[in-house]
Amino acid sequence: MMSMITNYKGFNRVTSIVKPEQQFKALFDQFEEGILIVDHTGKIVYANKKYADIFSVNFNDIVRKKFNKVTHDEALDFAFRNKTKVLGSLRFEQFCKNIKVSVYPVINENGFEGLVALYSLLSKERAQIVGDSTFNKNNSCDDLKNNTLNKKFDNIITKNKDMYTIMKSAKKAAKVSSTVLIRGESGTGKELIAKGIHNLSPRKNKPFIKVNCGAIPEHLLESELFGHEKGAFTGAVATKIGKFERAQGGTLFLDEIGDMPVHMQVKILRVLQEKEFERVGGTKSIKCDVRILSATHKNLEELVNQGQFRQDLFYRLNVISLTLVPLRNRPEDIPLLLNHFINSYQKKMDSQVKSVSKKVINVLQNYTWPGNVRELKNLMERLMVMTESEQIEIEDLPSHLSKLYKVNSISPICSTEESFKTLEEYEKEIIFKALQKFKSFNATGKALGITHKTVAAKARKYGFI
Ligand SMILES: Nc1ncnc2c1ncn2[C@@H]1O[C@H](COP(=O)(O)OP(=O)(O)OP(=O)(O)O)[C@@H](O)[C@H]1O
Repeated sequence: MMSMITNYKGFNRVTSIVKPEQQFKALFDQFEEGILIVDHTGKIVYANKKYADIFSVNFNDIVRKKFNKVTHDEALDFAFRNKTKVLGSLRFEQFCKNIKVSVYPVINENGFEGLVALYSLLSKERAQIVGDSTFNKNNSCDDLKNNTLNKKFDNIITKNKDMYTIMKSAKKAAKVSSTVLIRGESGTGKELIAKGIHNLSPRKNKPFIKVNCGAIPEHLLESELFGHEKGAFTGAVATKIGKFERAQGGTLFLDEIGDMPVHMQVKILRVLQEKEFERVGGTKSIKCDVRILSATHKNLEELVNQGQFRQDLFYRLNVISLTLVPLRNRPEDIPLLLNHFINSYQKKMDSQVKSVSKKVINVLQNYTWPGNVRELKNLMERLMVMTESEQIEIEDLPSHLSKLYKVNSISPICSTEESFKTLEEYEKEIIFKALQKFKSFNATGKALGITHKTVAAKARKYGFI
């Protein structure tokens, strides 16, 4: 079969993969194995019927897309990056599917032309490494689920069961116009979910407008949201269209809604109830058809109890509630995210880095990630620039992480003999050490990938100031 593929005229950079589907279909749909063919740029050229069955995907949803965008297939990824053969097995615990994987690079006189991957179901007992032991991964079944799920939430990389459930709910929420309150710590992907909901909704061709309620000075917020008429106040030299009007027919994403001043909460409530508003200084009511999504890392119930957030608005915004999982509670996502960030930064910058050592993965999987995925993303950007070798090692990590490894040389944060501390205790330790080293909230925030406000809040919480 390999020679048929190598000789196939589609594997030629000029005509590369021009409508080869029909020809491949005739050839490969009768095979017992799942077959996936990828070209030299990483785009999927063909997946046969069996592949679609095994991974519950639809051919049309993945064809001509980069394989690493629509699958989390680490064998394929390894083979593509190293242009090498990979023989191994993948185990998908929840579906109890054990899959034998064989990935072959197609190399001819033009050089690397792509990959052909074969997949066959193994019985449970046989789910051991097969072939040349280049690769063996125990993947969660969620990888499979995500093959179908992520086609709608393309940018959200996860194989965590709870995140998967959240994304399923988000998919349902997308079909209706109810308000959605997206909760979760800073950097967990609330905005990504909001955009995913919009992109899946019937409003997807209309605007998605974001307002960061915490970042706009209080005296400007009303005019930002509702616009103003010329001459409404000193400096209003022209009529201004606000965010509500700009989002007409689409979605308005109120980020950091917990920071919305109380007097503005009343106005938001009115738009939600009456579906109309006036520009500042205006008398004409403007009808508005806008779907409201909001997000917060704050505990709104607590703010309601303290009188800082209106209960009626809370109920209005919270018709559907989604709470994202902090990164520290989904360590299984770390290797996937590392892979994702290496791939995406490699496209943007000239970096040597191709992989991350197991020890580093171990450290990262045990770190508390106060800044969540944003912190990991920033760390990877820095490492991709600074690291001169192909693999990121412990020595390449910033000191607040490498120290964690040195303190416990077996396992980064606690050895198997030690009892575990609570996550809060680890967080306290890390914030304390970072503050000692970096002295200011700003520098500490930068090093940890969180805002100076978060550092200050945590420092206060743990009694450091
Ligand atoms: N699951 C994920 N897969 C890939 N990238 C992610 C994921 N989650 C978050 N990110 C990335 O991390 C960064 C932070 O995500 P996002 O802005 O959506 O978080 P957030 O919860 O809205 O943060 P904040 O509360 O600070 O506004 C973004 O660059 C986003 O692309």
